[in-house]
Amino acid sequence: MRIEGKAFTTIWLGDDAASIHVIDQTRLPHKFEIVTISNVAEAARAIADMQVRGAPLIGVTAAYGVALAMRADPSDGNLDKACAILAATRPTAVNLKWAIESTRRRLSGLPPNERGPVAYAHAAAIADEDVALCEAIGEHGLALIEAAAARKGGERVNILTHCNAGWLATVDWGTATAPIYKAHEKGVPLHVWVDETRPRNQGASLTAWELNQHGVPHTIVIDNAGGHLMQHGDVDLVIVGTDRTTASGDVCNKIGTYLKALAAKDNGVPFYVAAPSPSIDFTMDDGVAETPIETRSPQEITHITGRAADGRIETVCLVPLGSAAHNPAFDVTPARLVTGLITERGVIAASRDALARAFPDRAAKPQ
Ligand SMILES: CSC[C@H]1O[C@H](OP(=O)(O)O)[C@H](O)[C@@H]1O
Repeated sequence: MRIEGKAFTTIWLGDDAASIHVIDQTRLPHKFEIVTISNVAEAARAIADMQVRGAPLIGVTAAYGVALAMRADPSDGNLDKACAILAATRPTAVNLKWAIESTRRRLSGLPPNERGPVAYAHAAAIADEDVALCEAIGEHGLALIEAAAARKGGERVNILTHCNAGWLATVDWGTATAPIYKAHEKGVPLHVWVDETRPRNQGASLTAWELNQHGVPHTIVIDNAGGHLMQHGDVDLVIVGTDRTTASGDVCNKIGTYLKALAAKDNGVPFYVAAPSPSIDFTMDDGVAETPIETRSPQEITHITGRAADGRIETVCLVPLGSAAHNPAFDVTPARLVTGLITERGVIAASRDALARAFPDRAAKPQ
């Protein structure tokens, strides 16, 4: 995507063709800072601290993290160690596990001295595939937005999204935002309700920043406003991302997504999930019972970081000292609440049969 006219993806190789550069998403929207990652420990820290975040992007970052490790020491022991370090960073997005295991399978049969260059090429291939998958999701989702516009006779389409499933969460385009960017570029009149997405405010800080960069009309709302907006006909469709969609169509996404899906169902608002196939876990069935839900630090709830009037970035405490806080980072929306999955192979029902038909190659041999 473009930032002030300059083309950007969220991850790229350093001039030394070894280190990697990423955008530090913990500094947005107030500072645009680039971080250089030079070893697997730094890659793991960037994922754990959410300098890079979003299911597809943490997968790509982990793949490059393995490449950095192989450049330093391509032994079997270091390959196992690097994969373990990266896999331990965040448990929920299946893209992370998929990218690490895909990279391990690609490297383990090679002589150690060949692993470095192959690891970088494999990480780049995962990154390139992500761009293509997200753009395809954009095309398939565009048709949904155009159909909504046709129903509204040219009035603007109001789309609600939760968290950031934008180009910042992927290598480019985003998943939930790809249809929005495609429709905006095509001149389809639209407006986006941006859930702030407490506690880390990925919506208010990241999605709003992205949409501002691209001139997409949008309004930030508190997470609890979505049901009210839907009750009053102010939402034409919901498009969110996913961190792990199960073989039966259950969708794990940022905490609060489930509540949006319930409100959408109650108000007859179409609820779509942008789901690139690396985020589909064909080894899992019951998302509510089986998905590992990351619990993050209570400090993400009790404290907030922002820009003071004098421009300083500061963190302040929001709650009484001594109060406990519980911070589950994701929830699971049962398939019955999902209108459709926008995949790179088309818009399909959130069901086992539809997923198996769309991805026979994956459903046949769950990895
Ligand atoms: C394109 S998938 C993005 C997905 O990942 C986000 O989680 P986090 O910000 O914690 O990495 C959120 O669930 C998004 O929908």
